[in-house]
Amino acid sequence: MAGGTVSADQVQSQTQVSSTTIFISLLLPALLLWYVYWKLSRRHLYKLAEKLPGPKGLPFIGNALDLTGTSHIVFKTVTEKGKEFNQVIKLWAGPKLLVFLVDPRDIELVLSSQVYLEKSPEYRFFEPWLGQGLLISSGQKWRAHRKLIAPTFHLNVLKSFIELFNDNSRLVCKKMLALNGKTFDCHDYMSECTVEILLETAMGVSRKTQDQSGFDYAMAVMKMCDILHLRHTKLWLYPDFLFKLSKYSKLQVNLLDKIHSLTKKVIKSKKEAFSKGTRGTLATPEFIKPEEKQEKSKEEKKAETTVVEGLSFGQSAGLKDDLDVDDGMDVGEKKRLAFLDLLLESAENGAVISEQEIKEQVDTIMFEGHDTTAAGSSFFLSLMGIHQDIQDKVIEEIDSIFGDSDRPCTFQDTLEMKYLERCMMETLRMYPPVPVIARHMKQDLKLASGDYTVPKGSTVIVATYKLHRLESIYPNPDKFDPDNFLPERTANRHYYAFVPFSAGPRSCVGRKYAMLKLKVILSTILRQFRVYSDLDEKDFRLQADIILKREEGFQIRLEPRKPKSKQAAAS
Ligand code: HEM
Repeated sequence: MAGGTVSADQVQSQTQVSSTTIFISLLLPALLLWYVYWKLSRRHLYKLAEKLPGPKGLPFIGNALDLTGTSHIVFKTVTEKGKEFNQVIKLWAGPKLLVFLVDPRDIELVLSSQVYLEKSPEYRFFEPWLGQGLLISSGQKWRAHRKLIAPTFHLNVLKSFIELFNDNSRLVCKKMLALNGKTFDCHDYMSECTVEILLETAMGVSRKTQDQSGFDYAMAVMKMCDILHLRHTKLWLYPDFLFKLSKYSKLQVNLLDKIHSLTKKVIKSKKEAFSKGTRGTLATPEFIKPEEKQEKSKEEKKAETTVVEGLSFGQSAGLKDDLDVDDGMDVGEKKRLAFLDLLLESAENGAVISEQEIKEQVDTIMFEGHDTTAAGSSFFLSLMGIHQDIQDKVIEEIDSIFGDSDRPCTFQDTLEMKYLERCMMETLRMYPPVPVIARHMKQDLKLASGDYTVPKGSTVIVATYKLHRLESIYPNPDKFDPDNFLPERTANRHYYAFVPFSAGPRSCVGRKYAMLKLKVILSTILRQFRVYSDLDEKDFRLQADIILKREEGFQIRLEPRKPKSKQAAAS
């Protein structure tokens, strides 16, 4: 077309320019309006947050820069910054308000409450993995499933697992013996062992029907935790659409494939056994070995009355929860089933739980049940290697229980392992495998420790690691001192000053399972070996990838040993 006439392309591009201009001129005010509304709707949050102590942050990103660097650096920065503050610390992770609590009186308000039961939004990153399993679900669903699952970890069920705990402990000792005194990372061994134990006990899948996927599973879980931790600490990985563009998204898909394939296999195998009529006889009290049914001994009765020692199972003195229901009940009164048996049986009876929900709960128990105990036992072995004098005392106690016999450990034996239990509690105090617990605040919370109110809409973080190292509660808090758990010392301590398993309605359902299993594994290892460590506690490079671990790995050395009586006989 010639002269002053306008081409169709020009008309089209002018139309496009003007529609883009209109769009932008509408979008900008809309965004501005939304921002003003958003700020106004958060006035209450800002007003209360203003009064909370915490390190200064930058505009918009707040304290997000403190969450950069490797896992170890993030852990170090946050714990160092925390030292400048006392009972409550505020951090801004971009627009998110995080309030760390360290005073047991405040922690009690959160953990014992029926109001603050909802997990913080950060737990949603677990969803592709654990779905709406017990760890992250809330409301009616959580309540119903908790009620169903908690009794499957009842003491009577646990007693029937002792033989399997023994078998697996002996197996891991055999593998460790083959290392011939070489330095190795005991976490790898503890992870594999705890996965195998879970499969055989809570899941009731016989070793004969398994393949060697336990180790691969544990390693995949470890890498998944790295990814989740990255999402918790790196703001740019928060939104799903940005995460999906990152290299971690593809890695996550591959890892979940491995993880879920094991849990699917477990359910399939258990269902096949069910259809052939093999049901959960394992956990019924009738099958508890005759020696466990004996009249309670004097020692056992004594252990039941001293709450912290013997039967405390990692709980503070005086704290009771749904896991303590009926503990005094005599064996044989009530039929109880192990975890997966009960879930499948409930589903068959058309009640409370769907197939998908069973899968989510299996994934949850497999994760919560192995990684925590693997970390706890690895810290314990490292500490034994470092504190030889304390190891001497543990060994003395074990030798006094077992003499030079190589018989398996019984439930009664575990009640007598009082010093070992104190060492385990002290390990969980100094190195709690779950170093923080987060809750979403649906209502304001007036704190007990001072004139502060945690606002609705914020995330409260129970800072277990810091709580357990408060000098006002534990004199010389950085010293490994099992006597911190002598009954006379715990008697006057606040119940919520020791919460490695959390406490209250959402406490750990596996607490008793974990303590019993750890006593059997650790005593079996220490009956056969002496532990050495070339590193000291000051060399620990802690990192909190969901579960507290050592960046450098848990390097120890084991040397075979004989009970003292056998040594004396030989000399
Ligand atoms: C030393 C070992 C363990 C430690 C230190 C530990 C610690 C914890 C903590 C602190 C919580 C609360 C987490 C939160 O609120 O975010 C928790 C919850 C949970 N734990 Fe454990 N745990 C251990 C072992 C186990 C075992 C062996 C199992 C199962 C076999 C288990 C199953 C669970 C489940 C299902 C929950 C969620 C409970 C709920 O929300 O109702 N844990 N654990």
